Amino acid sequence: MEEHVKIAVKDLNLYYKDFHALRDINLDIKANKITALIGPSGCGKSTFLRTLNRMNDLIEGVRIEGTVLLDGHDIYAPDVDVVYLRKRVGMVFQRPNPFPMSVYDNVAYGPRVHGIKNKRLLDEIVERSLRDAALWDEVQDRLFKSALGLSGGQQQRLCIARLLAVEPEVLLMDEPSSALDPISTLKIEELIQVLKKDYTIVIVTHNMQQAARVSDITAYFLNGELVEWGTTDELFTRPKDQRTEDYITGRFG
Ligand SMILES: Nc1ncnc2c1ncn2[C@@H]1O[C@H](COP(=O)(O)OP(=O)(O)OP(=O)(O)O)[C@@H](O)[C@H]1O
Repeated sequence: MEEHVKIAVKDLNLYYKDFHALRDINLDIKANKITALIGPSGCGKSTFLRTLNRMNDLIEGVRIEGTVLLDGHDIYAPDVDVVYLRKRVGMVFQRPNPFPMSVYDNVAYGPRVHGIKNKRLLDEIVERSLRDAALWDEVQDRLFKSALGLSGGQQQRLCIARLLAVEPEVLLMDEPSSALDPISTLKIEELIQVLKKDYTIVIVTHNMQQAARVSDITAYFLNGELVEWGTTDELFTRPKDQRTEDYITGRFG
């Protein structure tokens, strides 16, 4: 069966003022797969991730050339509704950033912004999202307490629940477990595996073992270039480019 390309990136270049941060990137992000972006610090992984839902628009002096097609439609076209785009392509950050409000209100926030007021429906969405983020059992008796009282790992799963509540199609994760302990990291990794049934996931990780454990496809970035991408298995066992080999064998980076 032909795999559906959810996001097709073609000849993408990005400049921070005069600094050329991404160079001629071409990458297909496949539906219902986990794509890991790896590479040494400063190579452009986060910058690239942010091009996929136009988060770089918020940074002054950024210029982008090339195309990013979501289901075949250019997300940089002038008529694109960026708020709707970011609902379809949601993002989780390095440090969990729950809002200073209750667990319930964190998850209900997005649906409310999108106009849902019915209490029963909101209850349903909150429960479903928390279940899907593997957090319900731990928070069901503290839904109306502050989210800031949760552990770091719980907060990160809450941030994932908050995303799921607006029914995104693509989840962008920028080192989602780098601030977490090993057990919380494992929970996030297990969760990501489950979520790929319903979502397309792109994850930035510093940690090569994590990329090897969780992803189907890995892309290796270096100095703003996409050196190589392919199935995770192939990239880690039979890299095509010497630079990839140097990195994964620890000779560099
Ligand atoms: N807002 C910005 N203005 C100017 N330069 C930036 C900005 N953000 C990132 N850069 C530069 O772009 C390059 C890529 O940065 P980016 O954060 O995307 O890399 P990264 O691979 O995600 O790094 P890390 O793993 O350390 O987070 C770096 O040289 C960085 O200094």
